[in-house]
Amino acid sequence: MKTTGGTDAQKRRAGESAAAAVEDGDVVGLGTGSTAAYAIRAIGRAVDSGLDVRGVPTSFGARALARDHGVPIVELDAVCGPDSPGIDLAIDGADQVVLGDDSNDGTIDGSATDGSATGEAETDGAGNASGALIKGGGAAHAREKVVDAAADRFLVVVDPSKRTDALDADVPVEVLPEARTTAAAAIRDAGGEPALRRAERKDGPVVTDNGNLVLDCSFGRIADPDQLAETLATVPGVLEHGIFVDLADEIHVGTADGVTVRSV
Ligand SMILES: O=C(CO)[C@H](O)[C@H](O)COP(=O)(O)O
Repeated sequence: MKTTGGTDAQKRRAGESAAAAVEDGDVVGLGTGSTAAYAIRAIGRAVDSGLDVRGVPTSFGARALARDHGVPIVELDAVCGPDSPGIDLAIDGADQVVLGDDSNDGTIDGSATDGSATGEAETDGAGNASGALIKGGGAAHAREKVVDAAADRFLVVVDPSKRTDALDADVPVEVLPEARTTAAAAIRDAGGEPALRRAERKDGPVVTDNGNLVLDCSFGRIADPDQLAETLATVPGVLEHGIFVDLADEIHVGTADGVTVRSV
């Protein structure tokens, strides 16, 4: 169900722009997906050059990539308990992000991605607060939400194809295997059309890192993401859904010739 139409260069610019915000001594949430992967690789290069960071991975894939690129890994428990440092910032991708038009975006050229140019937050006419996201194209949204929400700052990295005025992509919902039928019925009652996510190189369904299944749920245009997020969270057997509201702090959009950064 991936909805990406961006180029690798756009993803790289977005990922590297957010990675440039990482400072010495930081604990960093390491997101999942092809755009966040560019940030992880850039952090790995910075570690090679002497940067002292520790990464909290959001998935099996992010953990493996961080290890391959020399980013020291730390468990969430070790940094988020009492008297622990916490997560300074998380960098993660998205399948859709509400951003409205780009008239308030700060622009950074491709060579100077220091994350310093930021625009103002906006709300579109339909009540969609800027920065609302759909995540979970990689079925990692449950751990992603835990890590991204725990961070002091959450930087979203996307290519322009992810921008929208209103969320309308399928919403991934992770469900306990035993609850797939009852949860699907409750989602239909809430106006959605759920489809069990099928594996591409294995018979049967996608199984998440947590051993659960994913229902990709079509709701059409989502007029009120907060309300739908609350509704989905109350369905028995739902572990987590892919609507992220009031979590993002900055959106880094890699473009053809640079990066735009929006504070939300
Ligand atoms: O939410 C995610 C994984 O669960 C990803 O961040 C999202 O699917 C974007 O991935 P990509 O950068 O490859 O388009």
